Amino acid sequence: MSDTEIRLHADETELAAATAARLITTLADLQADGRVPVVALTGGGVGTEMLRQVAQSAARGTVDWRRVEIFWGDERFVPGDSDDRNAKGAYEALLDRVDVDPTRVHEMAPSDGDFGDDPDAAAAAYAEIVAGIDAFDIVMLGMGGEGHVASVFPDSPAVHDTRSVVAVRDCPKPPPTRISLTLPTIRTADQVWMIVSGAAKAEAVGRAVGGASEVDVPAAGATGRVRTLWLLDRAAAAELPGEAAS
Ligand SMILES: O=C1O[C@H](COP(=O)(O)O)[C@@H](O)[C@H](O)[C@H]1O
Repeated sequence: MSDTEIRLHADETELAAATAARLITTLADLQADGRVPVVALTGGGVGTEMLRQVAQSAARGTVDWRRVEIFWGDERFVPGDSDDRNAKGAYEALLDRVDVDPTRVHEMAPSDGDFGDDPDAAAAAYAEIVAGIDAFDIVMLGMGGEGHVASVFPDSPAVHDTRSVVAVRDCPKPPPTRISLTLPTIRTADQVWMIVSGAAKAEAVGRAVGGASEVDVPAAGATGRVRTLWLLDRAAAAELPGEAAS
């Protein structure tokens, strides 16, 4: 497990812009090494704003978007055209604006898709796709105010699940049915980027970085093999434990 690194930014706008620049640079560097980067996107406010900033960046052309494998950390199990879909937000923010290879964009199934209203079958199908990759280069994650990452909520069945991808029911945050990578899968990534803004997240950030159990604060268990980066704005960083805040 990697050490936790923290990068502070003044506010959400700066956090999104800096993370967009970091993503572009990291993807371009991996491609320069002859790799096809494998990345998992996050939904959520700042995660989607970050994708918007990638689309607006003058440097976006340094990435060959046709040579990027794109996954999601979690998805809401709702109809494909629902505004609740993380993928819909990602398409609007970035994927409709760059030249991606549709065969390399791996959406989790919607509730009106190939698996009908069966989230377990949709999760199992996604697990097969994930099994076909060597490793995620980057898993990007947002975090809820209670410490959830992807759709792994505190003290929920998913936080104890060792399968790679699971259906999640009865989520405390709507919509209630979702599909999610599990923590063991997230931990196979080379890099995990926790992208978090706002005062409402400060307590959970402090607990996660301070060593809470992943059952209580799932974000505490979201670590990368090579790098675990907490990308924060000042408000979200307000309750970091002493040594991490410096
Ligand atoms: O439900 C979800 O919430 C988190 C965090 O979202 P935010 O809007 O509070 O930043 C997100 O990371 C996750 O992908 C999403 O499904």
